[in-house]
Amino acid sequence: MTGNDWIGSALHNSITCMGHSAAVLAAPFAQASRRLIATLQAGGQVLSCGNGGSSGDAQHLASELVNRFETTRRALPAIALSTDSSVVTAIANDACYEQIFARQIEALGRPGDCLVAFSTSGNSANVIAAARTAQQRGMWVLALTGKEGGQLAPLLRPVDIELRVPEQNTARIQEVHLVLIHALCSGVDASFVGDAPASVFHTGQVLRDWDALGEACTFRRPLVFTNGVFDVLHRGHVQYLAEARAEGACLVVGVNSDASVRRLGKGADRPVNSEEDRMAVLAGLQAVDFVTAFDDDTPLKLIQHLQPDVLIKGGDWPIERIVGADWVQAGGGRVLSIPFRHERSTTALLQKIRGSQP
Ligand SMILES: O=C(CO)[C@@H](O)[C@H](O)[C@H](O)[C@H](O)COP(=O)(O)O
Ligand SMILES: [Zn+2]
Repeated sequence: MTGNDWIGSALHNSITCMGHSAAVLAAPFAQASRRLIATLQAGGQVLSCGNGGSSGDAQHLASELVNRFETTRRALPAIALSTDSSVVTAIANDACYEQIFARQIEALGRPGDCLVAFSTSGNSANVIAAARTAQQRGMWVLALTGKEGGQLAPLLRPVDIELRVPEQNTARIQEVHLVLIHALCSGVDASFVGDAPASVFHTGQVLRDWDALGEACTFRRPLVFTNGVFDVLHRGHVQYLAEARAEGACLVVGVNSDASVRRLGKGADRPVNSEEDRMAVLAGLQAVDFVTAFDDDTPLKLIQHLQPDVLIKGGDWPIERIVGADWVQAGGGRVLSIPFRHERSTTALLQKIRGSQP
């Protein structure tokens, strides 16, 4: 073959592979793009890894997230785990090569983050170890693979996503991976253009629409749920919510609507603060990811809708009295009653305020 034949055949094969991939990957790609954007919007970071050419792909993705792709927008947090030669050689030398990515994920990965794992065969031991560690840390995995998906594919949970190029040749698979990287970055650019610079403070989001909330939480597992009135927020609440958040990757707080509070019979003047205000204050706490409202007497329907992995109430609630406890436990979830470290009561606080009035 001449030089012309080589390039002609490589381009022809690449184009054919791109065509097959377009058909197979359209749906999972759309899902991956949505979820990657949601991860970044929620303050999550992207860790990426791969070997050889795939290490280059991992770096390519990280560079375009940190810097930009085609549009000017704020910097986004991404780290390619093959780039720090001191860290990589130390782990490979002192532990083993298989751990070079996993160890860094232990150090850097946070619940809700995304690991983008590149392996054309799906069989690189260090990429597989990375995916396992990411899963243990409450991250979700976006696997870019090829061939039959190797040993990586069966490890993926429903919350993870695989973009498997329907091709056997490593180089062709990598060529499609590069197109996927660029397409993912286009979506990210479009979603963040005009966005305010990253705030150093994390704040939660008020989401009244339970379907939108469910969608936003799908990949943020383990999902922690708690509920209450939270009328006049005090130190006990803040500490309790921080401890609840530490039990998983995402904390949703369900707030009794004003009508629901009135039915609780806490007093004619309760709630003191409207549900809008109560939700806004909770969303301002670092521990809280999402706040929503429920109108029933109990949050059972909301719990059934969100299917949390961890259901939590304050220590004044014994587990057997926690609404939805049976339901969460039956689905394999945990139910916790967190003792208040700072005993404060909104009712007592209000009495004190009233008593001190001139
Ligand atoms: O770039 C290429 C081939 O095009 C090579 O460097 C290739 O990435 C290496 O052989 C990798 O070790 C292959 O790993 P994987 O894709 O099977 O996980
Ligand atoms: Zn290559």
